[in-house]
Amino acid sequence: MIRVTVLGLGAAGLPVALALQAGQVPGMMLHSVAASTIGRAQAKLPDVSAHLAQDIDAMGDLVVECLPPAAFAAVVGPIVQSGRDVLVASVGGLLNAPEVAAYAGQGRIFLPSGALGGLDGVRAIAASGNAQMRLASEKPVAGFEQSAYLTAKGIVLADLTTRTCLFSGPAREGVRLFPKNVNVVAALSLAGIGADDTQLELWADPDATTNQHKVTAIGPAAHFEALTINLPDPQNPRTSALTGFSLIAALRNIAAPIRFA
Ligand SMILES: NC(=O)C1=CN([C@@H]2O[C@H](COP(=O)(O)OP(=O)(O)OC[C@H]3O[C@@H](n4cnc5c(N)ncnc54)[C@H](O)[C@@H]3O)[C@@H](O)[C@H]2O)C=CC1
Ligand SMILES: O=C([O-])CC(=O)C(=O)O
Repeated sequence: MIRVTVLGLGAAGLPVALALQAGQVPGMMLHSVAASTIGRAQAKLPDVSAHLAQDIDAMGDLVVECLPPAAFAAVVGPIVQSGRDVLVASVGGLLNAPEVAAYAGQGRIFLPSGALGGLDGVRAIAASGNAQMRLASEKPVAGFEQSAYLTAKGIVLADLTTRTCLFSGPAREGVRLFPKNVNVVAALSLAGIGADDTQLELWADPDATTNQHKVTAIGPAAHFEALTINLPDPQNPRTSALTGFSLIAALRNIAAPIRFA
């Protein structure tokens, strides 16, 4: 049995821990969890060993990272360095903190598709060479936070009455400016043609009720568009409910003798 630790018990992490606890991932078991405090972890999952996200010795063989993006680099780097494998929800962290990626090889870093469909085709089109890729993402206004960048652009989220483009440009810049919103474009970039060549458009819509992500991938062998229409997580509208399920699917794939690659 692979012993799994889940870090962060919010919209993405809690369903993963519950699925592991319920035996829904063959070959894996829930070893331990970490929330912002031990007490909060125990309140959510009373029967599971709880520790802090810094306590590497208490962790199992494989760690599922579901932390706020700001916690990513300090926590994940040392875990990978310890030789443990990590399945990462905060995929943008790999772009914003490249030193973490440099540890890969000591432990492995697994990336989920998260709130996005179509990465299988993206990888194939990227392999065919000469590809162009872009993502258009749209969320309800409540899915974003006011930031210095938006204020400097004259955008006040609380005042928006029409669908508004918050950002248009290279994925790398979008991930830096919106770390809580576009892990999906980080995943698209890493699966495809890289964060400097992948383009991002980010929209806020006061009338939207879903998080929508449209991938457009164009290559010499194929063109495709993949539209994912996600329901937001009821507790955390920034995050699509699909994210946790994608992590569960990724764990099943990692544990399986026959796996997608
Ligand atoms: N790959 C993808 O497609 C997606 C990735 N994400 C990313 O996944 C990550 C997790 O997202 P959510 O679950 O929605 O966030 P969340 O905010 O719902 O949950 C994070 C949890 O971590 C806890 N936490 C904070 N500091 C901690 C610490 N030091 N140690 C342990 N726990 C701590 C918080 O109390 C909270 O419960 C975020 O980085 C988010 O941006 C979100 C949506 C899609
Ligand atoms: O959950 C979503 O729809 C996308 C998201 O927040 C992210 O990629 O960070």
